[in-house]
Amino acid sequence: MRCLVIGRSGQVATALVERAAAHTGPSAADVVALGRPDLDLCRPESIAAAISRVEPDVVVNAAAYTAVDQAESEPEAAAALNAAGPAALAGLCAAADIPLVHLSTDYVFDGTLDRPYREDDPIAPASVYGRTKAEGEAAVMAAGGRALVLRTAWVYSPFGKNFVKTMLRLGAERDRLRVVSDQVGNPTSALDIADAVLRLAAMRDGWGSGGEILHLAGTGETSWHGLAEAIFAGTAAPPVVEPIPTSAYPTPARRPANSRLDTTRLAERYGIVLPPWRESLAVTLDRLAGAAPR
Ligand SMILES: NC(=O)C1=CN([C@@H]2O[C@H](COP(=O)(O)OP(=O)(O)OC[C@H]3O[C@@H](n4cnc5c(N)ncnc54)[C@H](OP(=O)(O)O)[C@@H]3O)[C@@H](O)[C@H]2O)C=CC1
Ligand SMILES: Cc1cn([C@H]2C[C@H](O)[C@@H](COP(=O)(O)OP(=O)(O)O[C@H]3O[C@@H](C)C(=O)[C@@H](O)[C@H]3O)O2)c(=O)[nH]c1=O
Ligand SMILES: [Mg+2]
Repeated sequence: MRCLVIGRSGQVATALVERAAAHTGPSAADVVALGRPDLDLCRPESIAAAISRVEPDVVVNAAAYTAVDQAESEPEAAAALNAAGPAALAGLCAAADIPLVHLSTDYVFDGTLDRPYREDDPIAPASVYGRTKAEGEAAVMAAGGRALVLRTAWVYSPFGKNFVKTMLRLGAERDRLRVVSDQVGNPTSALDIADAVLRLAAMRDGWGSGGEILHLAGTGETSWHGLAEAIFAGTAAPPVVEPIPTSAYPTPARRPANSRLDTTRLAERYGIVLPPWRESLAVTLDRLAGAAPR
């Protein structure tokens, strides 16, 4: 299959390019990943031109405004990329009957529920990022074409910017880190997301006729503090990682206390379950350390 990925240098886009090379059989894919200046999600004519040129069997939108705190002071830029861009893209895909995979986030929820969130739980974003992503989801669902909206969470990888790389950098600079322990979620490797997206794309004839929301996240849960401890476990001279409450780490954007996603629907409908988060974390840590896989 030919797969057009919107976004080029981001974590999921980079992982899709890399993982496609390893797939054989139905999920084997020629991936064309396009970003600015060739394809700008905020310029619908550049999307239309790319679709005509690539003639994809499936489109994956891996571009987004992901700077959660910065979005609070740049709501228009966040909305253009997370809501208006996906709306235009979904409209073009629906008109051409091209199946679309769109990525969304746990931050569409406010985190007050006492169990993992299911796909049909009410959304209530607490941040500009979450609100604009929620608008993007709604636009994709409303466009009427075949689409999967994949809500994922806490994405890290060897690529781009993410919490794992931030911790490794800070841990090398300081002997003590303070990390919130009262926000829990499911750390998810972009490499695992890429594998799942390719398998789902291969199953596109079995999607419903309209849009479908699915939760896609690593198996098992932890807090940001738990994730930080796992990052430094087994390293030489690890920093002290002090657990702190959210109130001791003020940020412009509010983040959900409970970010956990229930991934039962993805398992039942498509047979996809991501690895335990510690296993996938080890893969990325090994790569970042330049070490052989353990
Ligand atoms: N990161 C996370 O923790 C999570 C991410 N998600 C979602 O997963 C998806 C992928 O996230 P991730 O890979 O981490 O994101 P990144 O921030 O790593 O990458 C975002 C990509 O969007 C591109 N981009 C920005 N503006 C435009 C534009 N106008 N036109 C085209 N491309 C543009 C960026 O390009 P450039 O490099 O040129 O700026 C970059 O390649 C997003 O939908 C995100 O909301 C969901 C949950 C968690
Ligand atoms: C760097 C740092 C962060 N923190 C806290 C802040 C925050 O509550 C939490 C995570 O910080 P980050 O800024 O990396 O995380 P954040 O940017 O909020 O990550 C989110 O990104 C978007 C795109 C998503 O869609 C979400 O699923 C989620 O992955 O850790 C500490 O407690 N100590 C620290 O030293
Ligand atoms: Mg961030």
